[in-house]
Amino acid sequence: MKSSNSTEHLNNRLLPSVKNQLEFGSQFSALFRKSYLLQKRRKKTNLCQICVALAVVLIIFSFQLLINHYLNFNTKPTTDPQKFKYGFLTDSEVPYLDLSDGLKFNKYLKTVSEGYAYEAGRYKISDKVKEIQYSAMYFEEQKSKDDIDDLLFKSFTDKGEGSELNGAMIFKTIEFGNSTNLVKPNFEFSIYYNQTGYPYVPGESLRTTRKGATLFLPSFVNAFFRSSYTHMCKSEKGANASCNNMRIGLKKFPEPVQHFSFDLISVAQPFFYQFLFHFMLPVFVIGIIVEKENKLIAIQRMMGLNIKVYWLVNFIFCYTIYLLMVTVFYIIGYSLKFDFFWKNNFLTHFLLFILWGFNLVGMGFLISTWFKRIKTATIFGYVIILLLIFGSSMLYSNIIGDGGKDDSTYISLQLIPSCAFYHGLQLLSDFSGPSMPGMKLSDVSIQILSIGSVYLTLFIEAIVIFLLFAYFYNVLPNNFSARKNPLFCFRYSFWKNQLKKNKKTKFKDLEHIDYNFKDSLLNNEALSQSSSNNSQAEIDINSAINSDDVHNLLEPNNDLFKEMEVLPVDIRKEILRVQSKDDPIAIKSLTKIYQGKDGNLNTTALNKLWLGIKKGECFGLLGPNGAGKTTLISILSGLTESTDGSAQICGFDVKTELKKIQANMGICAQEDRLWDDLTGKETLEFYARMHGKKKLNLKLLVEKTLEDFGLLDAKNKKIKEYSGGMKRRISVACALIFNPRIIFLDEPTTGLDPKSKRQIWTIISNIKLYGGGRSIILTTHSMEEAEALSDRIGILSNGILKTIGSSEELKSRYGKYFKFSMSVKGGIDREENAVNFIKSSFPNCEIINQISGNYNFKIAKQDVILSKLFQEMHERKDKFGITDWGISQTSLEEVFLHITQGNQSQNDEF
Ligand SMILES: Nc1ncnc2c1ncn2[C@@H]1O[C@H](COP(=O)(O)OP(=O)(O)OP(=O)(O)O)[C@@H](O)[C@H]1O
Repeated sequence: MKSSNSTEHLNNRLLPSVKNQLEFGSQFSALFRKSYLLQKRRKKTNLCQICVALAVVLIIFSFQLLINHYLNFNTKPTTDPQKFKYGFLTDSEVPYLDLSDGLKFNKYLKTVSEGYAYEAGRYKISDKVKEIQYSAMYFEEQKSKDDIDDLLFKSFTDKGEGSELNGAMIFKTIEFGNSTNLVKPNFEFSIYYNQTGYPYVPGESLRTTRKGATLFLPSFVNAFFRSSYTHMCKSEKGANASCNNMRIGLKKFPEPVQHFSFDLISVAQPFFYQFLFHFMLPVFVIGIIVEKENKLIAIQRMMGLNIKVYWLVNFIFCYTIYLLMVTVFYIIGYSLKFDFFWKNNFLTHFLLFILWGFNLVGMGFLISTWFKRIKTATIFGYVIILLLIFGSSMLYSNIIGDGGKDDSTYISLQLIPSCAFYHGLQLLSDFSGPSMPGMKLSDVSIQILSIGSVYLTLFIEAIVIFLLFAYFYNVLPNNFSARKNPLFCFRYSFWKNQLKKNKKTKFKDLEHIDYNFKDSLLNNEALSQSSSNNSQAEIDINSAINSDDVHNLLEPNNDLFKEMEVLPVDIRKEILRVQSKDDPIAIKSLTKIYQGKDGNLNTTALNKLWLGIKKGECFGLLGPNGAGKTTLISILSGLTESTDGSAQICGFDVKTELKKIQANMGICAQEDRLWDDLTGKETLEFYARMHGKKKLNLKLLVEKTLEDFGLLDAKNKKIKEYSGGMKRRISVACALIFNPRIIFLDEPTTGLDPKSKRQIWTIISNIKLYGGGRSIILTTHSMEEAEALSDRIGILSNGILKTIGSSEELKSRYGKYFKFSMSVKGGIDREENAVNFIKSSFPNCEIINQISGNYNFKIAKQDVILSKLFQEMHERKDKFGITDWGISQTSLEEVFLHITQGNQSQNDEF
């Protein structure tokens, strides 16, 4: 038990001095902080998500490096290339060449005797290889080997992008005679070829040029071989010379650093980026499903959370994580100097990623409406992203990439957001490819297949996705709100209500509505007044109810009149009471039938239940497992929809007007619904903040509550580190911290040790005493608890209210007998004598049970004069060997067992 000092604190806390407000700002702030804390605690997961961006970009980059390495491209300038082929050619090795034009080697002939001569003429080898006309190089003067290398090296542009030359020839006569004394000539050709593959060919695109260059090289070399050979062997002066001595060498051009010739980055980046920007989808889906499966959304909803604020905060967090990943992606992309980032205008790609983010988060929300379980959602999430990634890129390459398709094919493909996104990536990638200038803002247009059309498509699709999400959220079953008819949005009434809501239900208005209840139930000043009025009304109704015929209060032709005939008197009275009074909680003929699935029969969880919970009353709802207690609380808190009947809380229908009172409802569900990664203090702060408590007020309130529930020492421990009992206590504390007017406690003390149990009892008792008329529904399996806390008790069985009344009433109503117990020692004879003695004293008594000398009797109350019994037992117990004896009232447990065993009827009392 608590000290009087702390009880005083508690009492102060429980006085409803602050009105509960469910304003947009409070809810937003509470949810935002909670989500922020949870995200902060999920450092590892978040880091992994963000690192994926890093990994993907680095993977492409590494692949590019590998490719470069294996293709053996230069990384250093080659200023003095080595010959890699050198040797003598025989006639048979020199291919045939029909040189109708002939080759003009006259120039070299002038100087051959002097040693070296170089020539690379403007040859026209054949029509097929016209490029040579532009690309051969001619050296007029004698040059040293180094000079030639230098000259060729300089023929490359400053950027090293390529030389206009395709080749050069160095011609050397090693030995040569004069006209009178013919000496066998020896010739040496060194042919330089340009393998960088970037000859400038006007009018041709770069790719074609590259391909052309690859094809071109052998022709060029071949042409040089043959022309040189033909000339030397058939020239005037060398007519008799043997050509066996001619040597031909091949050399690469001296060249600057080689640039990538296979640009994997520009080819593969759309696919990799597509992968990266889909990767977060399952993460978003799982995040929502975790809250859904653990019924965390449900408990927040029950305590007044505006679901629109919930989705808004969720959106902000999902989108922020997405933006973080985009930022990392940009940093790496810019640092590694990817053309995609450097060449394209920043806005052109940034806009694409921004719009895609909306689609991605929207898809996450949409998919989350289809699942209830984390496992299925995870599997489906990954399957769907694989389909979207591979499907969109394949469709793109086969349909858009091929070109030539009509507009309708293109438009239908864009109906898949991933295809539109992929198309955008591909356009930006093409614009930033080698030799391309990058996309400028002036390139953005709305024409079909242009980047502008991609932006527009993604924008429209984001809106459609969010609308679809809203639709599925409303019509698919979930565990936190009642589902709507699939055609709800096509009904006039729906739009009419929406318009009304938009006009009226601003968050501030709720406060106004709450405090203008029919009978000012939540208004403390009016409470005492209303209470005295009610007392008078109660006397009136009670006298009517206590009259001989309770049916007098109903019309005989009323349906209820007929139904009531078979009901026990206490239930009939309760029905009449509910009908005639405005209880804060009024349940009228409430029925809930769960549809049987997989061949199972339907379950009637509640069957025409009538019940009223009075102001300031703690109502104990008892019943065996499956009696319908939780179902009742679920209906009252708006989690489940009833099949028939109605229920009002403070005059508002729970089916249609629950939002108006949720700010004043505190619920402790049967299972603990808590965030494992929040601390106890943060959990309480969340609920208090959601209900408008701020700053110092909030701090003090939380501290006090933690103290009241014995959790002060564990306030900074995470919930996952709490014991079962601690979790239960914090669950109850969450339901009470914001001083709700209506409180539902579903088995609040299950699993608690006796001390903690008593602590919670004290708190509930204090709410009753000082809570200013708060009404509590308490379900429990503990008779002791029900007796200790409940003003009235109702026993439910198979969805039917079997009996109702105070614990004393129930015991006296169903307990017309005393239970007499005795223990006898000394053998069978003595036991027989003792039993005969009791039977002679109470001729109508019955033995309930007997076990090895211990006997229990049932004795009608009117047969017992307690003083006489005590005196007789005192005098004669020793004579009959009675070592111990006692007499007791019927317990509530016995009443409960009796009623729920199904043998209860109006006159069947024990
Ligand atoms: N979602 C559901 N779908 C189908 N049947 C359900 C569902 N929830 C409850 N029921 C059924 O409704 C009946 C009442 O269940 P409920 O959970 O309300 O009982 P309870 O009195 O709270 O039981 P306990 O004391 O064990 O918590 C049971 O037969 C149960 O099987």
